[in-house]
Amino acid sequence: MIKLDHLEKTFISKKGKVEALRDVSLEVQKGEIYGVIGYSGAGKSTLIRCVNLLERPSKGMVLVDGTDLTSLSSQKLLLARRKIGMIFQGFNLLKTATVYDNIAIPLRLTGLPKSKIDERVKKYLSIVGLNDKTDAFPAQLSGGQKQRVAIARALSHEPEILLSDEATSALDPDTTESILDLLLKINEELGITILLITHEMHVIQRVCDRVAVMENGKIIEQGKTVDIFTRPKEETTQKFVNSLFNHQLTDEITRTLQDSGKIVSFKYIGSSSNDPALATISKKFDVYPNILSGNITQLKGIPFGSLLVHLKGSIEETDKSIQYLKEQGIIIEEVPRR
Ligand SMILES: Nc1ncnc2c1ncn2[C@@H]1O[C@H](COP(=O)(O)OP(=O)(O)OP(=O)(O)O)[C@@H](O)[C@H]1O
Repeated sequence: MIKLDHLEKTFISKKGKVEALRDVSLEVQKGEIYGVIGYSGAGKSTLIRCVNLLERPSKGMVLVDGTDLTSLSSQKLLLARRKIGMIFQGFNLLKTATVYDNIAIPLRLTGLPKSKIDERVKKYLSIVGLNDKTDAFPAQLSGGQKQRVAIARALSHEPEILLSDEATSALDPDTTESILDLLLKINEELGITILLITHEMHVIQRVCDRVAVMENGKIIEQGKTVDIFTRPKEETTQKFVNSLFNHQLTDEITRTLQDSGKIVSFKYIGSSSNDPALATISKKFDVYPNILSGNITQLKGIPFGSLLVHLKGSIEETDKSIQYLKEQGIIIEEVPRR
């Protein structure tokens, strides 16, 4: 549905050249929620703004439904953009217009008849749960309600794709949850494909089917959310995944424990548990597993857990037990010595 093909974007400013996108390729399938995560400055905003050509790439193609948007005339681009809605961190509402008009004004510009506009405004305000706020002004709304109006405005053009530029970053945790639930509903019930950017792993974990991790203008890792979460390869991805779990061991405790064995982290998905595995290795090898901490969260509704375990024993025995667990298909990672 969306294909970014070898995108490059270089900004030339007074301070010099910035390569915001370096050979970025990704594909978003119809009907999925695709997330791009990265730290500040990684290039996420530039990437998402290239999808509707708010930013023109310096090189590469932006294909939406097989059409390269970079090759379209401005008239055709205008039409192609109608398929693509967008929401922003700062909501971008007209302060002097009511909720109704915030949605109706852009529709009037498309030449839609008044009765149709009225129908659409009411329909999409109802979908976002705000039909009692039609006459309110943005200043009278909470952040979450403002984002709902922005979502209704984007949906009122009946797009096939919704781009979300850090849509929950300015919201408190509870409101973030409710907006993420709304994105899931829009995706499931209206079949809208969603591409979102975020710096919060929690957002990816809650709603995304697939994810790309960005660093320094490049995609360093991409795949199904479940694969990236359970077997992150790159250091930055590992940091993002670990940010979901609050395994806090001081360096001193870590060193003390590592003097008498190894510390490993287990990841598990679904209803499986690692308890039998720990019992097995304590029988099979001369090691004594001791659970230091455990955390469980959800990956798009599926339980996803992590356990931090001290394997007390000699280097040889702990190595053998780790190898054995890997052979059993258990996702296990050794915490490096500190
Ligand atoms: N218009 C611009 N002119 C010059 N440099 C820019 C411009 N827009 C972005 N950049 C630079 O491109 C790089 C990527 O910026 P971008 O905003 O895409 O990153 P980001 O991952 O979205 O970060 P953030 O979350 O902080 O917005 C940064 O180094 C930024 O300073």
